[in-house]
Amino acid sequence: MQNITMTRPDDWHLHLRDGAALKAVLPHTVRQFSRAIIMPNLKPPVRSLADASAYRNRIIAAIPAGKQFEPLMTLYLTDNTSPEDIVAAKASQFIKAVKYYPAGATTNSEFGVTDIRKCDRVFEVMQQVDMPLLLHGEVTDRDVDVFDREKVFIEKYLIPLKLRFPKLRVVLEHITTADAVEFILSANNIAATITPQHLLFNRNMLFMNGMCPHYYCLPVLKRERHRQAILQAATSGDPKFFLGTDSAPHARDSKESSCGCAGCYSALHAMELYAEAFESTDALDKLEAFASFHGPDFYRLPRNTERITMTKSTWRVPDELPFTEFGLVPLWAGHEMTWRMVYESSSELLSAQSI
Ligand SMILES: NC(=O)N[C@@H](CC(=O)O)C(=O)O
Ligand SMILES: [Zn+2]
Ligand SMILES: [Zn+2]
Repeated sequence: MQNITMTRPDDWHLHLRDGAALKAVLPHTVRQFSRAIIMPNLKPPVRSLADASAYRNRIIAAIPAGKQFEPLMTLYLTDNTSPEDIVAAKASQFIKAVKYYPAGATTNSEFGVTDIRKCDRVFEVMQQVDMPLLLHGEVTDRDVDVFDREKVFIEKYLIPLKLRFPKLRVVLEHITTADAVEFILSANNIAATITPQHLLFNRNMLFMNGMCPHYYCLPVLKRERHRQAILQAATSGDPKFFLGTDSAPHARDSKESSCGCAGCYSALHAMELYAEAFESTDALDKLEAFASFHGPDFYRLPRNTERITMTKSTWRVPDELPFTEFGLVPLWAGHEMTWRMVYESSSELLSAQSI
C-alpha cells in the first residue's frame, strides 16, 4: 500500500502544558488531529469550571492562524471535588470528562485523589449526568512492583468501582498490559486508550545500549507479551480500544537528569507511529476505526468528516525540536519513519521537514 486516505483522527489523551510550551507543541497536534481530550495536570491543576474555561481560551488563542482545532476539556479530580462541580462542568458543554490521578502516581499528580472511595458522591453524580471518568490506572503503593501497578489497580480499585457504579462510563487510559485488555473486554461501559510507544516498544527499549530516558513514561513499558496483547487489542477492530497518544512534552534537561520525569513526546508524528505499528501486524485496514471512529463514538460526539492522507515515504525523526530553552526530544528520535502525513500545502510540508 502506498497511500492511506482516511477520516481525520482525534487524540483522546493529550498533554499540551501551558504558556510557551503550549505554543511550541500545539501546532503539531493541530496538523494531525481535529480534536483532543486535554489533560488537566497543569501546575496548579485544572480543578474548576473557571480553570478549564481559562485554559481552553489560552489553547484556542495558540491555534495557528487559519487552522481548525477543538480542545475537549477535562477536570482534575481531587479529594475536594464536589457533586456541584460535576453538574457545572456538565452544563458547560465543553468539559467532556473528569480525570482521576492517584496522588503521587505520575507527573503533576500531587493534588490527586488520596483514596478513590472518598469520591463516591462525585461518581454517583457523574454516573447520573453521564460524565465519563478517565483513569490513570496505577497503584502507588511502594511495595507493589512498578511493572505490576496497573494490574493491581484493576484488581484492587477498578473492579470494585465498576461494581459500585456499573453505568459510569470509564476510560482506562494508556493501557499497557494483557491484564488490562482482558478486563476491558469483560466489563461494560468501559473503554481504553492506547499510546504509540506501548504499541511499538517493550521494556527493553528503556535499556538499549544504556539507560534511555526518552522511552520512560508512565505506566512504564512492559514485557513483549503485554505489547503483543495491546497490539492485538488495538488492531482487533473492537470499539472499546481507541487512539490516545499521551504525548507528554518535557524539556530535555528534565528528562536527562538524575531523576528524569515520565513522558514521551509523540504529537509531531503520532499518526505515522500508529501506522508503523498497525503495518507491523498487517492491520492498516483497522487504523481508521481505531483513530477516527471509536473515540467519538465512545464520547458520543460526531465523527469528523474531513480526510487526511499518509503516504509511503521515509524521513528521519529529528533529534530535537524547539521547546523552551532546552529543546524537546521526540519519541524514536533518529528513526527512519516509513509513513508521512501529507499536509495541505507544500509550505507546511517543508516546515515539518525542517524541524
Ligand atoms: N504519561 C506520562 O509518563 N506522563 C504524563 C502524565 C500521565 O499521563 O501519566 C505527563 O504529564 O508527563
Ligand atoms: Zn497517566
Ligand atoms: Zn497522560
